[in-house]
Amino acid sequence: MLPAAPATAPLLEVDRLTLSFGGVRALDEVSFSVAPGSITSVIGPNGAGKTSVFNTISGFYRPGGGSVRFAGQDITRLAPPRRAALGLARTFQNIALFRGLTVLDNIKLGRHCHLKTGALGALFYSPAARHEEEALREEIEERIIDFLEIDHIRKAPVGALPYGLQKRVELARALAMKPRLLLLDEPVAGMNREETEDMARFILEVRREWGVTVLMVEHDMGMVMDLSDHVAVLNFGRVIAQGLPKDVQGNPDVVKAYLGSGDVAQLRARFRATVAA
Ligand SMILES: Nc1ncnc2c1ncn2[C@@H]1O[C@H](COP(=O)(O)OP(=O)(O)OP(=O)(O)O)[C@@H](O)[C@H]1O
Repeated sequence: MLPAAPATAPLLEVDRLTLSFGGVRALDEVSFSVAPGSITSVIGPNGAGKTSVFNTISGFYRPGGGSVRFAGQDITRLAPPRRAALGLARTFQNIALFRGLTVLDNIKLGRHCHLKTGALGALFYSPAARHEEEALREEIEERIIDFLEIDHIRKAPVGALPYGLQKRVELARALAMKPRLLLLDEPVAGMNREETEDMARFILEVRREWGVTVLMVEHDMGMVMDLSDHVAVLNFGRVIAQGLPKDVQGNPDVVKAYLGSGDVAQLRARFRATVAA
């Protein structure tokens, strides 16, 4: 058995990840880590490699080099369901829900990675133990529904819901996986101001009340800067800066990556205006 990791060890460590698509180097020795209990964001201009890094962490892409460690374990070669079973859950840029199923059924699907009641589970767990597990699961689902304020739509088919609510249901399903680390891929993309503020509040509460560590990719700079403890900035597949939001905002390389070349003082002023918008 592996020795227990010290309390201050990162929950996730991405170390020199490299990923290529034909001649395109989507990730070039990307390294950063996510502290337990933190909200960490990965930002960067279009095509910088953000989705590639998310897909590599969740196991949809196999890196050409480098490693991903989660809770002290090397998960670089694990299939996505095994990562999910370890406590890594994600949402997608384009909502990935079963549109014809109800909200509740979608949430129930989130728990599959932990259920012990499959064919093998039936061999090892008594009916009483399974019943107890089922009751506990339902309690967790009710807590999630209550927390995300979606009780009134629990029986509604997901496809009929407004976009902002669908995103919330996706978050509910990810929470049903009992994650230790939640990967949020553009959680407020396409949302109006009110929906964005609601989602920001839920993300903060997911961390505070549910003790879940969050790693997100997001284009909304205001939200990234308000919520994040740590920000890693990608450009052309490389980490060009990382640190506290205020330090990253003032970094000339970051400002140039977003706004092109020119006078850094002017660019910085424009970038700050983008963040404040
Ligand atoms: N499946 C793929 N096949 C070929 N090239 C790809 C593929 N996925 C990504 N790329 C390329 O890899 C690079 C990084 O893309 P990626 O989608 O990771 O960037 P991104 O930062 O998520 O962009 P965006 O903000 O536009 O979503 C880009 O040059 C992109 O064209």
